[in-house]
Amino acid sequence: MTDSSPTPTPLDASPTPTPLDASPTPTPPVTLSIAGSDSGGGAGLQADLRAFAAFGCFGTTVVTAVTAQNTCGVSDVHVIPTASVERQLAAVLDDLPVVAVKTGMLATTELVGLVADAAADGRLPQLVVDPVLVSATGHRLLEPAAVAAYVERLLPLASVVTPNVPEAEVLTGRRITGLDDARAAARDLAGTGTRVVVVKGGHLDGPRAVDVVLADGEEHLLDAARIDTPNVHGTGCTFAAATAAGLARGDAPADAVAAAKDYVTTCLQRAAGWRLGGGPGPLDHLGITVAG
Ligand SMILES: Nc1ncnc2c1ncn2[C@@H]1O[C@H](COP(=O)(O)OP(=O)(O)O)[C@@H](O)[C@H]1O
Ligand SMILES: Cc1ncc(COP(=O)(O)OP(=O)(O)O)c(N)n1
Repeated sequence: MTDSSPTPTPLDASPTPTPLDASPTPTPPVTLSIAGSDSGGGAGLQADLRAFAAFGCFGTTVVTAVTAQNTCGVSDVHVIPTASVERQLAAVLDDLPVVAVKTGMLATTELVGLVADAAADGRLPQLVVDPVLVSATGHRLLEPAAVAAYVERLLPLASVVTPNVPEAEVLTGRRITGLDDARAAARDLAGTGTRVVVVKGGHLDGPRAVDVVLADGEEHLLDAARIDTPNVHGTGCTFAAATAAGLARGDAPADAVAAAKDYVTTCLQRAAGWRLGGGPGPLDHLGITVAG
């Protein structure tokens, strides 16, 4: 008599998990994000900390604003009092050896001025400025009067500035519909004194996502296939934080922005099939380690 019952499936056929590695590691470089909190976790400080970690950096934070936000929109913004932001900054900088800084949502003219003062005093090394003006869902994240403070006070002190197309339009007063306009805007912004300008092309049309980089007068492009995905919430924060992390671990600026582009492209690809929230979902930053 033969046994016709099916071979029983083992309950868990996955490979034996790797044991956690507890061997000591070298002290990591310290990065700082001066930015807003996104309660939905996709952008702002939450994205920045994950990007810092992927590059092996120890992330610290100065919270400028608390947003009530999810993938569908922003329903409230609470700007942190300037004195508290100032004390957070002092608490971090007085104790920890910060080697690169990223700014995101700064919300008000007063906070842009506070950050510019700290930069002018030489307290914010390798400063990457992501001039966050409006969320992808259309909510203003910077008061209109603060745009002039960015141009006049903060951009001249930045190592890298990373506007998207709508931000570059506001900062330069130029209409940007294609790469030539983006190139011209990058030249305008370099005129403020920023060493490296990246005009990101996520908002332009076409099968490629192309960013224009102007680094110490030399222009080049960061070019990747455009990923067909609704999940693009936090791409700008991720790109700028990854750039700061690259600088922190010793990359030259041109290498830092190239590594940031590869990283954000990978995060977008991995999350392309995610279904998180009813609006543009977040990227997949999870479990990625970017080799140095
Ligand atoms: N659908 C996409 N596919 C591939 N890359 C993208 C896509 N959308 C944005 N990017 C890239 O993500 C980075 C952030 O760009 P962008 O979306 O323009 O910034 P922001 O989030 O500030 O609006 C850039 O490198 C851009 O080229
Ligand atoms: C708190 C907070 N900071 C920044 C943003 C904007 O994020 P960003 O990655 O520039 O772009 P979108 O995801 O809005 O396209 C935010 N939404 N919240």
